Amino acid sequence: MSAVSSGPPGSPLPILELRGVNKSFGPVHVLRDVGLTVMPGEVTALVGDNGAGKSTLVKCIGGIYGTDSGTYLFEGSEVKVDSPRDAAALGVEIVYQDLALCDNLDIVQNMFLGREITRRMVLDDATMEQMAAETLAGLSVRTVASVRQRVASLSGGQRQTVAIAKAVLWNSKVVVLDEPTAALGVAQTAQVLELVRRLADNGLAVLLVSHNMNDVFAVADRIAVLYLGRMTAQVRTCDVTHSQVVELITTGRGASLHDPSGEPGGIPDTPRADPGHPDPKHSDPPPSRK
Ligand SMILES: Nc1ncnc2c1ncn2[C@@H]1O[C@H](COP(=O)(O)OP(=O)(O)OP(=O)(O)O)[C@@H](O)[C@H]1O
Repeated sequence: MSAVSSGPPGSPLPILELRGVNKSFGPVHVLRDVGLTVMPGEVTALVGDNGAGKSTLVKCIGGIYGTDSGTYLFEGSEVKVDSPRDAAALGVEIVYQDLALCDNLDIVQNMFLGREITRRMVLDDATMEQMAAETLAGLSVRTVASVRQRVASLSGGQRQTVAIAKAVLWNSKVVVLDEPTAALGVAQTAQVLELVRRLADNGLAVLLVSHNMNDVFAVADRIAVLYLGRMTAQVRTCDVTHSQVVELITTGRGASLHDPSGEPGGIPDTPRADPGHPDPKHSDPPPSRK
């Protein structure tokens, strides 16, 4: 690992940063020079139309796909993430849309699946139960009656909550949520969004993949827009309107936005936290959300 990035004095350092990432599947060039900055204590929404490359980018972050080129920085140092194990070791956890919870197991068993705690070669159920309960309590989750409840008996929102709690159980620093409200009704969506916000308020970095602009504007501090495999904008939520983001998603251009680069109709990626090129956004006071 080599330290290559640091922000201006006093400014928060991005916890995760990608620079110039390319990824192809055979002749299909899916990600093109993608840059992404994820800050601790913030929700960054990753948006883009179908096929824009969001899932591919998430899988590169999670080590499921290797990148063809580009740099992956974690806490300011360049790292190699070649497997999900590498990502987990850094504290990067991904909660996929299909959740991968086992219906026939209870909440504790699901939260520790594959990472069970043992004591003298025997499962340490009491410790796991306590840790599961403490994690849920730490996230102020009160919707689950008992951690010994089978996951099959949980609602969609409760399942999502368990999957998120499972992700944060392991001292994770970055949690990537892939469409966490896609299958939920109004009340459960509100509960999950509250939990997403709480994660960030507890200091975690959250990358929220979403098609739902209401969700994005409800919880995100920043919005990163992918268009046909390119990161066309990374903006603060308080600096854009709903329709400007829709315009960026559908055309890749933000003609109605102020463009500091002077280029017509586009917004440059968020500048890197580089001593030579301090990011003015990073020295701003904490963003106020809408
Ligand atoms: N394993 C693969 N092999 C070949 N092409 C792929 C593969 N995975 C993704 N692609 C292509 O990469 C592009 C981006 O796909 P990706 O699933 O990352 O987009 P997305 O933004 O997540 O879309 P959606 O919102 O519909 O899930 C698509 O054109 C897709 O067909």
